[in-house]
Amino acid sequence: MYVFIVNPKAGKGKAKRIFEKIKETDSYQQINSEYYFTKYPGHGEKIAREIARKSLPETIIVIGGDGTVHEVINGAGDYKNIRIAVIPGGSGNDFARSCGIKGNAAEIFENIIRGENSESYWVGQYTLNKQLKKNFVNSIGFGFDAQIANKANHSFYKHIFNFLRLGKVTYIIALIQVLIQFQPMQIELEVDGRPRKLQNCWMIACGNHPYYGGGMKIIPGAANRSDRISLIIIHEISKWKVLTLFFTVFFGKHTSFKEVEVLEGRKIKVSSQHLLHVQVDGETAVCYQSQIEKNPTPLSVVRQTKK
Ligand SMILES: Nc1ncnc2c1ncn2[C@@H]1O[C@H](COP(=O)(O)OP(=O)(O)OP(=O)(O)O)[C@@H](O)[C@H]1O
Repeated sequence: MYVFIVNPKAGKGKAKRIFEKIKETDSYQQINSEYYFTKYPGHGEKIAREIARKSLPETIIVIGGDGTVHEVINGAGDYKNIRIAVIPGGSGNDFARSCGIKGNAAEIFENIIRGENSESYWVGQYTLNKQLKKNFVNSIGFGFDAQIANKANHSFYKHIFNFLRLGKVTYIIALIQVLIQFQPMQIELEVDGRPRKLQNCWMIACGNHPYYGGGMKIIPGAANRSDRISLIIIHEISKWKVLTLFFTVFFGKHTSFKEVEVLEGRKIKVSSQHLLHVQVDGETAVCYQSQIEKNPTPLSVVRQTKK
């Protein structure tokens, strides 16, 4: 049984258009399936949880962007009877990219229903201020990157650049706006029980895979298939150097800066006396502390096979 969860708003309607095309294929007519359109933010999680609670094994095919994948995995990710498949239909699609899913949507769909290639992925789990554990599919970041995401998400120009397929420009403008007023802060970081006090910290970002903001490789060593979380720390750096550093992120060269540390761990704690901006898969919030680890239940994700 295949269940489609489609976000009609993702990618300015692209996900919906992809699904309409898939519905016209012979393969779609031959499979046993049902579909749902998400009607509001958070609906994807609710639908996925309801499907996962049924006892039958199912494949949930998400058509949308990272926000929709985030919701579906939070609804269904802890259930072993569920396989997740993704057809990228959003503006970022970093999770799909990390799974090697690319190309024509109809071909990706054919690949899913041929279905011989599922792999176990371990997504990250996090708590904010000791609240309920949730999953993240891409990354969780504290400080500078979270403030940039917050600025970009609430900007009027995001819609314009997304429409022009220039989504990265949104982040460049937001970066410059945040850079002007940003103050580095003291953050306490604990990686597998080893505590550190970072005095002039700009950001800490933990990832399941390298990609960020639609394809930037910010955490180069991170891997979905690993049971460890990769993280980068940026600290003790001048504003001018941050600007240079962030332009090198597009080419994955930022890790050669001495102010950038790349670490790995199983249990990560981040805390601060000051309110910390945090981004989880691009959505932003604030917190004083957070704990991060990999979800012990692996997620079965359909991978794309090359012809
Ligand atoms: N019917 C709906 N109306 C408005 N928002 C919705 C609807 N259904 C889902 N959403 C929300 O849309 C958000 C963005 O979706 P998604 O990330 O899949 O697409 P996107 O085009 O990549 O988005 P973004 O431009 O934010 O990166 C999701 O987080 C979800 O909560």
